Amino acid sequence: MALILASASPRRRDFLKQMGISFRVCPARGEEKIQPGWHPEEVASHLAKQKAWEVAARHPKDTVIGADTIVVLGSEVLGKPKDKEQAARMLSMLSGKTHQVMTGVWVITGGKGYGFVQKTEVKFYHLTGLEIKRYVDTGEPMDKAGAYGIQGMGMALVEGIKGDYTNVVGLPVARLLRLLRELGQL
Ligand SMILES: Cc1cn([C@H]2C[C@H](O)[C@@H](COP(=O)(O)OP(=O)(O)OP(=O)(O)O)O2)c(=O)[nH]c1=O
Repeated sequence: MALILASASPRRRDFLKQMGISFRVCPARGEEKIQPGWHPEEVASHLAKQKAWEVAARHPKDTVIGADTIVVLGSEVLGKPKDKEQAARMLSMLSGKTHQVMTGVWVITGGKGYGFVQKTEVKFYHLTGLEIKRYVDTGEPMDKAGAYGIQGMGMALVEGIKGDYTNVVGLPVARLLRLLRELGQL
């Protein structure tokens, strides 16, 4: 019986390592699917669930953790940008406003799934066009929901946050650990 992180995200891996947890990494391979009309919370939860079940099907005896992070502005869901233009567009949408970062977490153990969605509010400073261009040119936004990384140079865009910081980076560590403990997996 092992703990498996069903994610290719180096940030999620680093957080679990920092907590001294022994685990293996086995990223989900499939393309995640979203249904039109889903509420943002459902998007985060369903995507985490899809990743976790995909890996759990290959490792039925293990405990599998899946996660998915989205940025939500009003009712709009921002995932990872496809190119630099889309990254710049996302950042100009977020400029001067408060958005929510939602991470869905799904844990599968003994053939059953347990999950939650953690939300953190993030307020951005007003960004100039030049600031956005320079940031996009660093390449940092490309593999991140909402086109920024609060843990990297993106920290300079953020005026403040309300809630769990680790949730913004992609894994709400404290709540996940509590769930794993409740399930007797830690
Ligand atoms: C908002 C924000 C997101 N992110 C990252 C966290 C996630 O890795 C990524 C969102 O993409 P996800 O689809 O949640 O995860 P992933 O594609 O990196 O990994 P996998 O699907 O294999 O689990 O955005 C940051 O690193 N910093 C931030 O400030």
